[in-house]
Amino acid sequence: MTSIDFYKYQATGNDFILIDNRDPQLELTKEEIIHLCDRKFGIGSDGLILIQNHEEYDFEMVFYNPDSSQSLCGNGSRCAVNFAKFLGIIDSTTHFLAFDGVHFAEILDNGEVRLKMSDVQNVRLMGDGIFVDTGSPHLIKYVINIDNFRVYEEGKAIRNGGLFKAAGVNVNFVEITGADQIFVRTYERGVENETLSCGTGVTAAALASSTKELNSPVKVNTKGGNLSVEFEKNEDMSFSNVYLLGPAKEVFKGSIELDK
Ligand SMILES: N[C@@H](CCC[C@H](N)C(=O)O)C(=O)O
Repeated sequence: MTSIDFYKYQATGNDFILIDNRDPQLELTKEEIIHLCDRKFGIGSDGLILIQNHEEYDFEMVFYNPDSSQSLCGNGSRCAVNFAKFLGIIDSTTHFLAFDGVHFAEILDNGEVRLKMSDVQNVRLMGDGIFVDTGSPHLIKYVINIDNFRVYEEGKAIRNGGLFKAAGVNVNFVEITGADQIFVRTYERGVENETLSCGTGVTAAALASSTKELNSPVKVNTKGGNLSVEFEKNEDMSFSNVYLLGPAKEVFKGSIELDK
């Protein structure tokens, strides 16, 4: 048996298991990742994050969805930054490696994390939706009366539909609620359910909304709390200096036994 120490964090209700995997370095199997993220038989979370040493950057963040697939996680990255500060790896700014490349982030005086996202090449019309890749693939659909929208049913059907069947997609339902303000609800691939917030999804929704005359910074409300997205829109419809800003907090810590 191996005992694993972990920390549980949440960022606007998107919750993650964080493990300091610098020394000794654990190798987790696919089955172990699925077990740890299981809300009935394990710890339970929307994902698992390993913080590892890296030769060139402050640390490497290795993210897994609850089904053990990998991608970029915006909310998880913000948790990882606060966890790296807690571990004494960084002070208030950092460059770290994640699934889609190197990210800069800063921790503000109020503890919120401002994460620089990768530049986004374009937003693409796809049927009655807009496709945006913010390190993870996202489809944006505009709806009205979002509170009563059937996110699980509609999101699941699109995620498993013809176009996206192979690689999957995260499906974000968006309502414009004010000047430069949106409400976003996301069906996440890899979780295969609606989560309370999705950082790369919120970012994709804000960029897509610039085609509907919303300007930076876009205020984003989710079921799990509030975020803000800053960006520069270029003439060719690419985006640079994209930042995701919001809270990321430790919830509890513990240890769990694995048969290894
Ligand atoms: N919750 C995340 C997104 C995690 C990755 C996503 N489920 C995928 O596989 O594309 C976020 O905050 O960005």
